[in-house]
Amino acid sequence: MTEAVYGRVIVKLSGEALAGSAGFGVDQSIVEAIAADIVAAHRMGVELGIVVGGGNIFRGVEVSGRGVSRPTGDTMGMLATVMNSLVLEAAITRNGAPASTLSAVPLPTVCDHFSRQRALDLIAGGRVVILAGGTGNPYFTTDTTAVLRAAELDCQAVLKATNVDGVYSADPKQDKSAVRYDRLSPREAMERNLKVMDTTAFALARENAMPIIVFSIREPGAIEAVLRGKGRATIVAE
Ligand SMILES: Nc1ncnc2c1ncn2[C@@H]1O[C@H](COP(=O)(O)OP(=O)(O)OP(=O)(O)O)[C@@H](O)[C@H]1O
Ligand SMILES: O=c1ccn([C@@H]2O[C@H](COP(=O)(O)O)[C@@H](O)[C@H]2O)c(=O)[nH]1
Repeated sequence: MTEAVYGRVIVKLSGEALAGSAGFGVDQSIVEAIAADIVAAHRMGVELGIVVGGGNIFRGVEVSGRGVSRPTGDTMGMLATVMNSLVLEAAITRNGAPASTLSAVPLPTVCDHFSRQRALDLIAGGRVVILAGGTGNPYFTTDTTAVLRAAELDCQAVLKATNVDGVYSADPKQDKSAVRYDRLSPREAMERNLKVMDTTAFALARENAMPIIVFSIREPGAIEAVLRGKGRATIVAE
């Protein structure tokens, strides 16, 4: 059996991907499939932190046009990531791996507050740690959160599990002639203004030499395949 390429990673899950064809909320069959994939990765002995987006519920920039300020809209977005995290925690536990949620937004009656040491202790205890509430600050995204947590928790890569099978020369959902990259640097991604992740996330990855692997979560077993160095993906690294 092939060994895992990485010993400790952050898996960044797209919130939008959890919604399935409904486009909003959570499709439970998709959550179960993703949880099974995460548990399979955990059984390989890989240490896992999970960051999930909130795009299936709220994105701050979208709701802020509808009568709330941008910081309030972003708070709604961060709370959306907490809801997705709790759904995932339950599904991962049900599928057989111990999981705990830490939130960067203090919610003491819901889950523990994020601290680096608490997260490291939980990982050392063999738990999958779900890092909810983004960075805890408005004007950021969960892609940036994923790279930030990967750097501070001594991870070797960010696995960006999304609804496209890699990074393209343009958004493949908008431009059918877009060309897919097997590999590119974060500098190239920024210079070409590729919107698969935000510039802050790419800049942080570049400064910290943190590889980002972009792949589709729609394929069953996709996380395990990437961890074995297989599967269809784009590697963003210098
Ligand atoms: N150059 C590009 N290459 C690949 N995908 C691109 C590109 N430009 C834009 N995209 C789009 O980026 C999106 C990434 O989506 P994803 O859902 O992972 O975003 P997110 O903001 O991290 O998560 P959430 O859905 O929770 O908001 C894809 O849906 C894809 O259509
Ligand atoms: O650090 C953060 C992370 C996220 N937000 C807000 O949450 C939503 C959902 O996150 P996505 O990465 O877009 O899925 C985001 O649009 C922001 O509004 C935040 O404010 N700070």
